Amino acid sequence: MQDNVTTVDTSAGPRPFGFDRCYWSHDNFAESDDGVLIPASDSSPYASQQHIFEDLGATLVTNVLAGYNACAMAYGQTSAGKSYTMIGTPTNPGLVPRLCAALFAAPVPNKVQRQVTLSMLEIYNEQINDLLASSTALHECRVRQHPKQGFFVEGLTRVPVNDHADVQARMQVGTKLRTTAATNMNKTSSRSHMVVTLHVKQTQVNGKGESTTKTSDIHLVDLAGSERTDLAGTSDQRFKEGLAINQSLSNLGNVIAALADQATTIPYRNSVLTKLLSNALGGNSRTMMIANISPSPLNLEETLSTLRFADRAKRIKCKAVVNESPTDKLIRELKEENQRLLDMLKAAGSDADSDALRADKAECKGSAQRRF
Ligand SMILES: Nc1ncnc2c1ncn2[C@@H]1O[C@H](COP(=O)(O)OP(=O)(O)OP(=O)(O)O)[C@@H](O)[C@H]1O
Repeated sequence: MQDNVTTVDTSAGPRPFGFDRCYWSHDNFAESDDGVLIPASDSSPYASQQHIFEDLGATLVTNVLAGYNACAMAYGQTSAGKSYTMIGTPTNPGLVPRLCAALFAAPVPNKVQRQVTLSMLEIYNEQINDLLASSTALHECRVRQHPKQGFFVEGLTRVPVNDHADVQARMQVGTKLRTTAATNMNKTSSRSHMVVTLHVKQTQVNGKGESTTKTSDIHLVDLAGSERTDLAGTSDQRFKEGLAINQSLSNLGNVIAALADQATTIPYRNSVLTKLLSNALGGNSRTMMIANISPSPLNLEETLSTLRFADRAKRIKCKAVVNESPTDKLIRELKEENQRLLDMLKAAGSDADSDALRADKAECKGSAQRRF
């Protein structure tokens, strides 16, 4: 990895891939007394969790507070570091906990009310499980389509959260449920996709009691391992599971390719994952994709496939807009226009005043001079 280029040695020679950012976290790190992984020296290229957050996560928080939808997703083969990047460990927390901490630490402007709710789901075998509906059992939900708002999960639990500790406690319950369910079914949690969503609603009230509202969703997605599952000789359950992961990830690839090529039809409908991420991928969202790769030559094929996937994804251009209700937007624009006109009038008035003053003064001076 050199600056923003990742080069892979293949049998056909070095193959470079250029991205917005590239981070090295394989070696050259040291462990501080409290267990935090940090660069081993000033010249070390090691990207710590703090570094990744400052570079990538902080912008997401700014976007969300400005009223934009945002999404961060991690893609790559099992053990390449997706969960470490997104969730991390208690001593080295990843993007999600740092982002939550920054969101709640952000000052709330005067006369603004900010409400945050959390939802958490997993997609396993094309089925959606609500991870917050109960602490003991998975609750199955379905995707529906709203004529204006697009795809949504019907009946998905949204819990109000007041601070970072609230989010952590809820997510711990959800993660435990996901892991227990996975163990009971003899799978690992990396065989399902997990989507954590923070819904942020900000209401501003002016002196006359009128309010305007901005809403934004931030989706944080930890995808199932992207390696091709060898389906030969597997049990029924494994076969179905592998097929579902392959299907949803390859459909994610198809959606990304279609968006990158600006195709007229985008195959969102072909899997639950792409339905849920349709807005984040091709619609109104500022989206970031992290491709996690392994430096081992044993993983060469998977690494190349992940980099090719990311290479297609980087060509997508989303058009994000601030989410305000149309009436609120109109009222705000009219008020801004009104203020602009008032300012113009005031400026013109004071110019006219000072012109008149100058003329008065000149006349006084003239008459004074005449008197002497
Ligand atoms: N940047 C890093 N620095 C130090 N350790 C890391 C880093 N990235 C990953 N690891 C470690 O590598 C191992 C595998 O990472 P992780 O579980 O995040 O992979 P994954 O891609 O999420 O796998 P899966 O798809 O199976 O969930 C973990 O033990 C993790 O702590």
